[in-house]
Amino acid sequence: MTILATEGLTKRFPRVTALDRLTVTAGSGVTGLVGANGAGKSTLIKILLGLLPPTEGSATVLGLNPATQALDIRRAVGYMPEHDCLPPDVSATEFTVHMAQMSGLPRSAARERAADTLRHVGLYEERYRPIGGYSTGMRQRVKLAQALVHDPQMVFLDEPTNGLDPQGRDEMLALIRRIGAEFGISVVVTSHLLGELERVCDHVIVIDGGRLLRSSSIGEFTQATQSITVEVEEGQQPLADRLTAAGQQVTVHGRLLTVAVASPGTFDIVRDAVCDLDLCLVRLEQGRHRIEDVFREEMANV
Ligand SMILES: Nc1ncnc2c1ncn2[C@@H]1O[C@H](COP(=O)(O)OP(=O)(O)OP(=O)(O)O)[C@@H](O)[C@H]1O
Repeated sequence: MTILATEGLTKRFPRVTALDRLTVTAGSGVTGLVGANGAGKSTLIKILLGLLPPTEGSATVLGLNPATQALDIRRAVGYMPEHDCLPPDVSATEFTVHMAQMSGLPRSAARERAADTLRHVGLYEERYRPIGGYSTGMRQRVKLAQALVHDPQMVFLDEPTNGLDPQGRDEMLALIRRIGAEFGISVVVTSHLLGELERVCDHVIVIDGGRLLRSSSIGEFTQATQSITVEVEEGQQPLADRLTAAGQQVTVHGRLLTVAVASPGTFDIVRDAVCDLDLCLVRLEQGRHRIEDVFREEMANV
């Protein structure tokens, strides 16, 4: 199911073209929107929510037109903005209940939904304290809760891991995965950190300078390469020499050897060489592209 589609979408500000004839589609699941700062990610989300008009082109979100059906879109979609926009002097509970009521829920249902949602995002006793005293991680959770409280079909999460420490990032990424997998809510999540998206997304859209660089499933990004990575505790050079003598193409990088897969027999040749030399094998795995490497290669070709 297509959850969003754009066709020649362009947004020109007086000094900069934030989106440049962007044509892209995304389906259900978790979609990562990647690009450096200023690539146009937030502008795209704002246009899709009907908060900004495009200069040219068109878009749909859940089959709705942001230019004419923005209210319907906002009813069906949750939005976690990038920048902090929380009132400091109310509690997470009060704020989330208020946001649920703004989305049309009656007060009692809003209270119930807010309690459930705050629990899902991992805010417990703290939810009764004023937001002003919260850590960055807690504030991000409140922003996420208000995006989910009206039970949307999809959510836009703009840089949800911004400002978080490594543990906070891991927890936020796990939450995003759960939103997509357990709650069945489609997610569009932006980040300038590719490694993060690799862990949670089904599909990745890469934009740069407002233009589409690539849109593909995570599997296509990280598909297996034709190489094997071999890690041995010591004896890398003798192993490399033995494999080279056996006609394999080998490169040594410190403790690791990369062996090009010339035929299905390459794995057996590596295994036998390690055994013959009586080496301690730590790892033998098929190489995979890392999304960051793909991105770097594509940037170099632009
Ligand atoms: N209201 C505005 N007026 C003028 N220029 C703008 C406006 N909003 C965004 N821009 C410019 O458009 C470009 C894209 O900005 P956008 O915020 O969409 O990027 P981004 O990919 O979300 O990056 P970031 O993560 O830094 O916000 C930038 O050059 C930005 O300065």
